[in-house]
Amino acid sequence: MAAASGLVLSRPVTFVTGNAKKLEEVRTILGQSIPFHSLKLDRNLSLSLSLSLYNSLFVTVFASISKSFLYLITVPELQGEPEDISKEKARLAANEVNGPVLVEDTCLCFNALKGLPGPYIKWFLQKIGHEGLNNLLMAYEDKSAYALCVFSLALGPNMEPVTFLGKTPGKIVPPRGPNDFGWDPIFQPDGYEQTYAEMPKEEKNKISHRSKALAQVKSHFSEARYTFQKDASI
Ligand SMILES: O=P(O)(O)OP(=O)(O)OP(=O)(O)OC[C@H]1O[C@@H](n2cnc3c(O)ncnc32)[C@H](O)[C@@H]1O
Ligand SMILES: [Mg+2]
Repeated sequence: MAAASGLVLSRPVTFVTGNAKKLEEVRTILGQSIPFHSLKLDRNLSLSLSLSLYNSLFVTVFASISKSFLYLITVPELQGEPEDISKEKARLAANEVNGPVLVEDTCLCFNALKGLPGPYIKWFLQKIGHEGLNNLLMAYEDKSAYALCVFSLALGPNMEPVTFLGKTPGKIVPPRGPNDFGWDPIFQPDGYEQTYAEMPKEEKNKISHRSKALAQVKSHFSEARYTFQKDASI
């Protein structure tokens, strides 16, 4: 459905993630540029339960504003190339939500290992931690790596997702700084003496893989000028 002001979407865009830290950064980086709301849910809840919960909670907490929305819910961990994983995540999420969705998948890629762990960083981090990740590179002189963020926007079920990539080069170092977000303590971006974890959040958000990808998401939204029908259930 095209309109003078841009494509009309049947309901607000939902950002689907189970990661509270990601959500926090996305909210900070987007600011008011893409109006959204967020809701934290226990990631162990099933998706359908989460969705029904958010509908009722949403009415209480966020009833006054309507446009795009960010929710904290989960989709399965997929395997493959980063862009394909992100797209498939968007397809699954769009089917579940039955409306427009934005998802994001983050990779940490070691050049000496030809891009691995890449999209599997979550499992590597859980199983072997920061020390184990450093040890993976012990046999190599090349400690360079890059953080990669792939957002995918699907405008609805059965719609081909569009992707937006952001990449920040750096190197893998022994952990330094607060341990409150993933592999931040072991990633030192090029041109900085601090790891992501040691940097003030505003500094990380200026140069991060996530902010670079979101800059593209923002320009896509401003070029496309989507408008959203008000969701009658909200
Ligand atoms: O529900 P989703 O959005 O998939 O959230 P997730 O936590 O499963 O996230 P990913 O599948 O993208 O896995 C990426 C892993 O990298 C971590 N991570 C993501 N962004 C990061 C960042 O900016 N700094 C440090 N660690 C990050 C994250 O905690 C995961 O362990
Ligand atoms: Mg995930």
